[in-house]
Amino acid sequence: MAAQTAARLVRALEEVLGGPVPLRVRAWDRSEAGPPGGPVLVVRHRRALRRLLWKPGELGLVRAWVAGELDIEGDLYEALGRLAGQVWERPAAPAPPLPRRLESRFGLGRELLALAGPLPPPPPPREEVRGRTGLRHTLRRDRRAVSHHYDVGNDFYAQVLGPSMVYSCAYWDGSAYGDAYGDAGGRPVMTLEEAQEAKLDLVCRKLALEPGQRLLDVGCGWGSLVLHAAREYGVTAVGVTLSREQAGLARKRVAEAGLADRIDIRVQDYREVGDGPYDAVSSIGMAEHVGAARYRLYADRLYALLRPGGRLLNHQIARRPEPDEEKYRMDPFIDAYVFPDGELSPVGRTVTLLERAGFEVRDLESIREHYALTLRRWVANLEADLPRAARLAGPGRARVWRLYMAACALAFERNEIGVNQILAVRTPGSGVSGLPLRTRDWRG
Ligand SMILES: C[S@@+](CC[C@H](N)C(=O)[O-])C[C@H]1O[C@@H](n2cnc3c(N)ncnc32)[C@H](O)[C@@H]1O
Repeated sequence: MAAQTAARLVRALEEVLGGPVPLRVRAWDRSEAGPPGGPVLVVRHRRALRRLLWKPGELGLVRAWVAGELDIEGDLYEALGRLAGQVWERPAAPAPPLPRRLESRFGLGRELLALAGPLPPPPPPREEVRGRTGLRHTLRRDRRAVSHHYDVGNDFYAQVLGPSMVYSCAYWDGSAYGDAYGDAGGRPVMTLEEAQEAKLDLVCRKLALEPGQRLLDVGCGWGSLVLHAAREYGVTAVGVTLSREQAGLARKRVAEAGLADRIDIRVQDYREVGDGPYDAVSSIGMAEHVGAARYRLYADRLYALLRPGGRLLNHQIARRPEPDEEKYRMDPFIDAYVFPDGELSPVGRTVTLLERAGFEVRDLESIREHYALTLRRWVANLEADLPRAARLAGPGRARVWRLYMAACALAFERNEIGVNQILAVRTPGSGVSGLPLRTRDWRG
């Protein structure tokens, strides 16, 4: 009888997912079926099946994962890699509103319904962002969307990001690449903190910061870049974030560093900054929140905030171009649970809009592999003490963050998404950009 549950479960999942289940499956009664070896998909509760019936495909799986009804035992990356071929890369299954209609119209879910038993349909877990209709990227709505992601507890982020408190792609040394998780054959392996410091310094070098200059960091997070720039390059800096929790900790770090007279941290939207001109503007991991429809406005604002000859360093995740060029929204899981209203554009579009705003785009560095390495470190930090992360941010959120960061690591590794640093200048009418003839000034 027990063996039958898992075998029926595999059949049922195949019915709804529309293909073979690429993992071994363990049912709630501990029976197992499916391909042996490798990671195991653990179905802890039959309620997971109801979730799949209501939302076939990715979102249904994720809802069950968030609720703790689904789990992976073994290598999460391998499991996600195998599932990607089966679930994520297939067009979404049709999702009529009621399971009964699903069954009669498409003949799907019969086995799943029988296995799920007479349970009421489960509500989506609390962590999902719901009820978001209306105009995207208004000041108010962006504030709420940012708060959903960033105001979840500084201690939680400290566990994930480590002491550097930088929440964007780090910059790894070649010796760490491919060997980043173990002993690199006797060579020193960079720590996450070193790689983050290398990134902060790279940004400062690209901006050619000098003592006494004014730097604006839009989306300053917990203040790590403005701290580095003020300490190492002697600038005066303004950092703006929409997250109150970030601003609170950033101000504390600034005070502890004795830099309160040179760094101003504000809870302010980039659209509300009105005290230009600045010598340099950095935007690191922030433009993903701007929205495709507002990107032109974003580029115009940053241009207007710079003095002639001032530089912008825009560090941003990009998606690959698609036939439907208007498809900017992130995948449904990320949109519903992680970055509400986050949007990704192809890098070519970003460059075009920066140019339209008047910028001269001078350098573009793709650092895709660096983000995969960074994300794997964050996942490892989270996994090092999952119970603590669950206590700090709530179990659902800890599970969401683990899944999203692991899935993004794979997406960067597979070249499904990229990340680029774009250096642009507000070149004056004279044409004197102030850039060096060669890029070795910052390449090192
Ligand atoms: C992924 S974090 C990156 C933080 C930081 N630059 C770093 O690298 O650690 C994105 C940041 O953008 C900020 N942000 C998002 N939308 C914003 C907006 N409209 N105006 C100002 N800041 C915004 C968030 O508050 C957050 O600080």
